[in-house]
Amino acid sequence: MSRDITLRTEGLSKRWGAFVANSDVSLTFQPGARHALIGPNGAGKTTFINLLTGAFSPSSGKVYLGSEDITHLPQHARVHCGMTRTFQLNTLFAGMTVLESVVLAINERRGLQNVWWKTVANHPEVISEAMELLATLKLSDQANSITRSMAYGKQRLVEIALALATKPRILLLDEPAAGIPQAESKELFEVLAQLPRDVTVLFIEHDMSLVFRFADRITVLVGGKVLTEGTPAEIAADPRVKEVYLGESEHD
Ligand SMILES: Nc1ncnc2c1ncn2[C@@H]1O[C@H](COP(=O)(O)OP(=O)(O)OP(=O)(O)O)[C@@H](O)[C@H]1O
Repeated sequence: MSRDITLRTEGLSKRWGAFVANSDVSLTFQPGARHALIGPNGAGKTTFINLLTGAFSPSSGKVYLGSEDITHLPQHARVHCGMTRTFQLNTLFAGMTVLESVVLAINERRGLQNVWWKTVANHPEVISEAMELLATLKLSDQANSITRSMAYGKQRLVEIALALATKPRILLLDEPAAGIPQAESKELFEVLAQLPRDVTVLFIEHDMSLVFRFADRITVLVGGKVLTEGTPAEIAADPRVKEVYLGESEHD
């Protein structure tokens, strides 16, 4: 099966009572894109990601993965279809080494959940896949580190490794650089920039310098609606976007 799959929404809306968090959002995410979702606080970005993953069900509208209508698929089924978001390292993973965590995630994907270290030696391909993934994320040197003891930026990379272990075609990142020092967030995005192009990346990010360095497509959400979408150059030149960001961290 081709890994090139287009994620698309059609008239997606989410209301809580009279409050409209997403209103008629129709977007297409092209295969291989590095697509940023930006907008002021409360614009509805996280709500949109939650509608994509199935954490929220829409009040109206559709979500398509390729030609398949996935609007009502549960979250785990969307992961099987190739759409994954990152989750914070939970207490289980936090006490494990990086390699153990990634092996566990790969085993989960392969339906080998009950295989653990005593028998994992019988599946050397799992270890080599894990080591390959760690190399992609520049984590090879940390393979035997306990995730909890690592710098926050590195922990974020482990979370991304766990998401990649599901072999997604679309990776959703909600503010991957939030809460980590600036030097580490730059490094994190440098690693993300080197991910294989067969993975589409949709990400929310407030730091405009990271957005403009990394994204090849940008959508601006304001008040739950799409204000505009375009290339970084188009967005940077759009006076409506400048107006929205006036008083916020402006990209110049
Ligand atoms: N479960 C919910 N019930 C009611 N209102 C909600 C719920 N989740 C989010 N909202 C509201 O929807 C609006 C959009 O929130 P959302 O988190 O999607 O915005 P955002 O663009 O991601 O903001 P930020 O950049 O600050 O993270 C906010 O006003 C928020 O309070």
